[in-house]
Amino acid sequence: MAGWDGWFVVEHREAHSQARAGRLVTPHGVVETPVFMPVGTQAAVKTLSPHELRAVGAEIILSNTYHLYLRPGSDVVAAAGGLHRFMAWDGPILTDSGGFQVFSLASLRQVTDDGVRFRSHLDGSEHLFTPERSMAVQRDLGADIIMCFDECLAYPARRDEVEASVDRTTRWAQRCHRFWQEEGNPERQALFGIVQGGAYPELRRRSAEALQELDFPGYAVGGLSVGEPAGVTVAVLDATVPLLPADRPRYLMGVGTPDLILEAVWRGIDMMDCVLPTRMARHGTVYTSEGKLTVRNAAFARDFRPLDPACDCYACRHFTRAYIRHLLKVNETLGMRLTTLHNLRYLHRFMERLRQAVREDRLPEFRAAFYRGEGAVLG
Ligand SMILES: CNc1nc2cc3nc(NC)[nH]c3cc2c(=O)[nH]1
Ligand SMILES: [Zn+2]
Repeated sequence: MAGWDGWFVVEHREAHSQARAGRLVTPHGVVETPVFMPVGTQAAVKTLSPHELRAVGAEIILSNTYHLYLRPGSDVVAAAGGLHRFMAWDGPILTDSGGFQVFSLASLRQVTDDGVRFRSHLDGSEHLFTPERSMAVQRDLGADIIMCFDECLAYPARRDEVEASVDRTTRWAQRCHRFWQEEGNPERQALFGIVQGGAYPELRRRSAEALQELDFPGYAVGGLSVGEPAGVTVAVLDATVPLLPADRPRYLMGVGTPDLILEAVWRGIDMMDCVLPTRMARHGTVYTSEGKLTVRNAAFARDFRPLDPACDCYACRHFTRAYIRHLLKVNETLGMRLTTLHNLRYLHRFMERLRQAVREDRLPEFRAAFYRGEGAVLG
């Protein structure tokens, strides 16, 4: 609809690829794309404050509808004035619709065309998530970008299962769109359709064409990063991204290793999210310009260098591998905080270099240097 024309501005198309550099203009600020979005599952990016998130350069973060619906409840978040006020993050927020978490976390699920009946993974209480309920919860949470309630199948899935799932996801998207228009906040919250279709190009086309009928402010590629080989992920992107409107943002859900980020941006993806960089940080694995290293390992017990000598983050400016290893070994929270700060800073700087390469039509050289491991992170 006319209202969302122009909210996403493509500023440059890279000369040798489908990559583009642009800006998303949201009520809580502008986001440079391509962008990697840190995940704040339960209204916090684990171990970090909003102030620290700003310090590492984070611009937009994710939160999960399923978790916040169960705890503390979207009514509590709404009473606080919405998620931005509740968590004191004044930048853009994207909430997913709960679809993926219900399928990956809840138990005793029953999927019908009406929605998904499930038991909470917390206390076994029974709930029914419908497209309308997901839209109402996301409206109450107040994120700038909200996602359709969809069905994400595991990989691999039979073609007939995927076809039925695509058609259900389309019907659910129509219901989400109607609720958003009639009972949501269609001027302030951008609703994204989510393309499904498994590893079947013609089902991806079927899904993308059906969603475009509704003219969403943005489109996500769903159903990936669910255990398929990286080659399948990339092949599905090759088949799907060209089907999406060039003037709308394209969001690849659940992808965040640097190599896949690079391949996705090459193919025209503008937004990505992943829990990996923060989750692996808490387990002591960090990205560095010489490759990944697991600082918990004994090899670093007397290594008094920073995590990455080439990094400008707070952890690398003040602390050593030996000290951070010690903190992790004795389970001092500061250890996880420092590795998390570092990994998010590293990914943010990786995205800055990637955006610059796109703007300067240098993506082939950037990609070649990345795979040679020169000054880039080994994903
Ligand atoms: C909210 N809907 C929705 N979320 C997702 C989150 C994902 N996260 C991953 N890997 C970590 N794959 C995903 C796919 C979907 C998907 O197909 N749909
Ligand atoms: Zn660092």
